[in-house]
This record gives sequence, structure tokens and C-alpha cells, in this order.
Amino acid sequence: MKARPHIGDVVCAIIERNGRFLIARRPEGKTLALKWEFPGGKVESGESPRDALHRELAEELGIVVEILQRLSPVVYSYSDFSLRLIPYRCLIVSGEPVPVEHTALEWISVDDAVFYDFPEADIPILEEYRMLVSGESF
Ligand SMILES: Nc1nc2c([nH]c(=O)n2[C@@H]2O[C@H](COP(=O)(O)OP(=O)(O)OP(=O)(O)O)[C@@H](O)[C@H]2O)c(=O)[nH]1
Repeated sequence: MKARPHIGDVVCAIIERNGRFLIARRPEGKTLALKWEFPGGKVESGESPRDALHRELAEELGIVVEILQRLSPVVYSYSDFSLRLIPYRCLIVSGEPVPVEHTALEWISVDDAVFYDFPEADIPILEEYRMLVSGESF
């Protein structure tokens, strides 16, 4: 059996505004093409996860965020690679998101998430987030 490469830690952001959060659509021709995801990306060597998140959000969306809270990391094996996905709740402190690397951006409510096709690794994150915000006056 062929070993699946482990791509290491990937950080992602649940960017909140007015009771919604931002999702981004992956382009055609990339892994998990056309799926909707949380903005973010791979942690580079020598970089902390939080620094990686700030870098990725600046590169991908042109924004600066404040990190509010880390949610539970998810270790997931796709058929061809595995990863550890670390989610953070964030607020934008400057800039307005522009999709530099994605084909579309949308602000959705947690109840809308069922209508979007997310990567499998994101499902437990969406579930934890749903539980969290249902207990908050979000
Ligand atoms: N940013 C982000 N990546 C995710 C999420 N869920 C998930 O499985 N991933 C995977 O984590 C990896 C993130 O890597 P990346 O964003 O830095 O790299 P990339 O698009 O250039 O990926 P690629 O070079 O593998 O095509 C991708 O393989 C992506 O499919 C998510 O919600 N957000």
C-alpha cells in the first residue's frame, strides 16, 4: 500500500463579522478543487501557527486579523495526503477581504454551512463552532 504524505500543520481562520463568517472557494486544478474552505494554509518550517495564519491571511485576502480563540485541531487523512488542521476564530482589524487566490468569497451563517461543500477535515470544526456559537449571543 502506498504511504500518504503528511503535509503537516495547516492553520485556518473562522473570520467573524455580524453573526457570519467568511468562506473561500478553492480554484480548479488545486487539491480539493472547488470546495469551500476557511482561509489559511500550511505552516512553514520555523514559523509559529499564529504567525502562519497572519501571513496567509495577508497573502490570500489582504487583511490583518486579531486572533480570538483556538478551536480543536483536526487530524485527517484524505486518500492521497494527511494533515493537521488548526482553526482560529478571528476578527478583521484592517483591510477588506479580496480573493487573491480563491475564486469567490462569501459571508455565511453557521446554519448556511450545510449548503456548501467543505473538505472532510472541516466538518468537525464546523460542528464545534456551531456548538460554541449556539451558546453565545453571536
Ligand atoms: N486553507 C485551508 N486548507 C484546508 C482546509 N481544509 C483542508 O483540508 N485544507 C487543506 O489544507 C491544505 C492547505 O494548504 P495550502 O492552502 O497552503 O496549500 P495549497 O492550496 O497551495 O494546496 P496544494 O498546494 O496542496 O494544492 C490544502 O491541501 C487544503 O486542501 C481549510 O478549511 N482551509
